[in-house]
Amino acid sequence: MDDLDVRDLQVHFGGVKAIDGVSLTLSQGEILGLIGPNGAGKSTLLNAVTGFQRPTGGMVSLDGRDVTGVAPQRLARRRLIRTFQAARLFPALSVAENVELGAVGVGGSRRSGLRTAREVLAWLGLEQLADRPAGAVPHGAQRRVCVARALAGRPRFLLLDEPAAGLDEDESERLVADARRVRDELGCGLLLVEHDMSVIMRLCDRVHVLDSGATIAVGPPAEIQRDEAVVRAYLGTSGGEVEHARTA
Ligand SMILES: Nc1ncnc2c1ncn2[C@@H]1O[C@H](COP(=O)(O)OP(=O)(O)OP(=O)(O)O)[C@@H](O)[C@H]1O
Repeated sequence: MDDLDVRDLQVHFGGVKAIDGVSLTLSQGEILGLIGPNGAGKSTLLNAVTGFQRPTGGMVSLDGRDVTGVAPQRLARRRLIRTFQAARLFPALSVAENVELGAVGVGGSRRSGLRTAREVLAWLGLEQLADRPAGAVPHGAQRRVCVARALAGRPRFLLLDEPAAGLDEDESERLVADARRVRDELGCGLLLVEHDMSVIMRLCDRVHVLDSGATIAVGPPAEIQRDEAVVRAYLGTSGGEVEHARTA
């Protein structure tokens, strides 16, 4: 019962069927990758699941309860929390204050929020950044602060939108290690929208592949890399990331 369940989800924009009948389940303690070529519908799916986009049809349920169309903040209080593609930090606030907002956003007091922020920053090994203005820390660290802010909300399900975008190799490696700890030590279910195939292949227990708003494959990373429909979908568009990951 402790899962996030998406059933026959549809999101249509006029005639554009951005999501057209997608079903998936994310369990606690699992890392699920969501991949697909540009325009496949990944962001739309993430937005629909987290209350940022009202679905045209289908259902999203959390622990067996229907939460379709429920507002993002209410979902966050039920411990379904997301991050965004671009780091959306308040640059003039300190790193700790930014992270504190993640705790206050799910109903914590400022006092307990600050305590939680410091705990989470220490857990991630970022305590030395706590008092610096968020805008003054490097891009890679800002991305980790976004994860820290999400963790301050004590998620049970954490949805990460392109967490490796703009990270160098060492930073991606750290992201992979952080995400594993979030799963293993916090028991969180993680859904990862990501273009970096090497991150997907190293990290995910299962991979869900979208193309043109529909599911074309679901399975463990090694199977997905060999899946003909997946390879075709990638080769047909932006040119073979899956093929590349297979040979890398
Ligand atoms: N607000 C909107 N209005 C109209 N069409 C939209 C809207 N948002 C997305 N779309 C369309 O829905 C389809 C899916 O877009 P989406 O951004 O979800 O894909 P994606 O897989 O996240 O792509 P990318 O990897 O490039 O971020 C695309 O055809 C896109 O043009």
